[in-house]
Amino acid sequence: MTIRLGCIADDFTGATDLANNLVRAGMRVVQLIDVPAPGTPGPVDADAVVIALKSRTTPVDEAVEVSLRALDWLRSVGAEQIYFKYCSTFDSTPAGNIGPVTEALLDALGTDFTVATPAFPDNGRTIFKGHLFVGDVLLSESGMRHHPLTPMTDSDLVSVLGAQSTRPVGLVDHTVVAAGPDAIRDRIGELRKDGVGAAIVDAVSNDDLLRLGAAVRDLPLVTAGSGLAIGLPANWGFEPSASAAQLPPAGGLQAIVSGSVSTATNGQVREFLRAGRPAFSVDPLRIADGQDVAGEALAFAARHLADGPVLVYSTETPDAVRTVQGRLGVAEAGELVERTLARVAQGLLDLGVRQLAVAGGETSGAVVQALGLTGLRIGAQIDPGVPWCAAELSGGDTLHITLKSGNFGSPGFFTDAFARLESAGEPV
Ligand SMILES: Nc1ncnc2c1ncn2[C@@H]1O[C@H](COP(=O)(O)OP(=O)(O)O)[C@@H](O)[C@H]1O
Ligand SMILES: O=C(O)[C@@H](O)C(=O)COP(=O)(O)O
Repeated sequence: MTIRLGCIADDFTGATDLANNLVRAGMRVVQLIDVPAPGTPGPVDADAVVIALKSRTTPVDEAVEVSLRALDWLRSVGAEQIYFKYCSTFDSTPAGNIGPVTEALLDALGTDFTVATPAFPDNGRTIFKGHLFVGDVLLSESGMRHHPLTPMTDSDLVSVLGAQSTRPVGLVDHTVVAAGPDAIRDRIGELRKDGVGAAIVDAVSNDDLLRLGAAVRDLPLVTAGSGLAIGLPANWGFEPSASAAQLPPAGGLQAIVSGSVSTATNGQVREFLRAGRPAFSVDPLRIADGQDVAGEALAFAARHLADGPVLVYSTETPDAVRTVQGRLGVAEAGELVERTLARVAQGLLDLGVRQLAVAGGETSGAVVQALGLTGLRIGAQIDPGVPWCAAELSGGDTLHITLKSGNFGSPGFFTDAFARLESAGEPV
């Protein structure tokens, strides 16, 4: 089996987002949680492997170290091209981790240039003149300016990536992208001559990403959100496939764990509450006070699970999150909530939940690690960027799990997702 594309994703929701786009473009994809031990053979029956890391907000040296380990393993199983996946809203701080990880991967691959494009038009992320738009507004005017860990206040990606890089950062602008793969390759040649290490690439449509995909077929490394994934599989002759991978039939109880504080998730929680569905609110200040909030959440869930999906959430408005962070510290509040929600997820499985939706990238990382999941099969798409996945539990049961990126999904996601699974849950 030849692994064509080896992918390193900086968070867990991002990994399933990328895997989803690769599957839809015709590749067979295996998603691994964390880096396999050296010498572990690659999966059979896979054209691409996505390694899900939790490196988006860790200290730079840790993110670089784990990304290089992922690279080593992907090369050991023969990956022909490497894809570094980050957020479609370019979530990072002035220290990194996008720039330092990109440069470390370039050095390790012995190459001097790569592209950088978080564009994902299917989810409203477009780039023009190097500026990232989220829907109709600039990144710096979107909800991302309030993100608890990586507030994004500059929409000019050349400047954002430049501040995180030691090499000059350039731009492949839309007139070049619109002119097609040859023009893009020519521009890359010029930038390379000027010593540019990475270039932001404009893209406002899927056609732009398809053109870019063809242009970068010979680059050892590409870096992007999940959008570029629609343009790469064709380089090896894969064709888009409408039928996402089939998963085993779903069973068991249904629950949602949400630690995302993104705008879209806030809307989804409001919609769930508005529909009168059972929901338990996790208060970080009560956790910090030493109260057994996870135990209370599980007791609540036990009373309601038989009636349909139960939501356990710490999702709050930016103001409320800032208040908590002011009292506990940003990282401390994040870790406290992640630990609690991970414990809740473990308890939900003990209560018989076998269909679990998790909202938020950091939260998903904490939950998936606590559940000890090692790999995910990618199934049908629920909303752009969000597929159902299946994982085998240690007892042999199948867990259906979806990892929803904070800003993805329609307002009814927390109920629609389960309906979508029922219709996808045909025997393999
Ligand atoms: N009420 C809250 N107060 C403070 N921090 C919170 C609260 N709820 C969640 N968090 C933390 O905010 C972070 C949210 O990140 P993530 O899970 O990636 O979702 P998103 O990026 O969509 O907001 C996590 O570290 C989470 O633990
Ligand atoms: O590219 C994207 O937007 C997503 O795949 C993603 O990474 C989102 O992360 P969270 O908002 O932290 O879930």
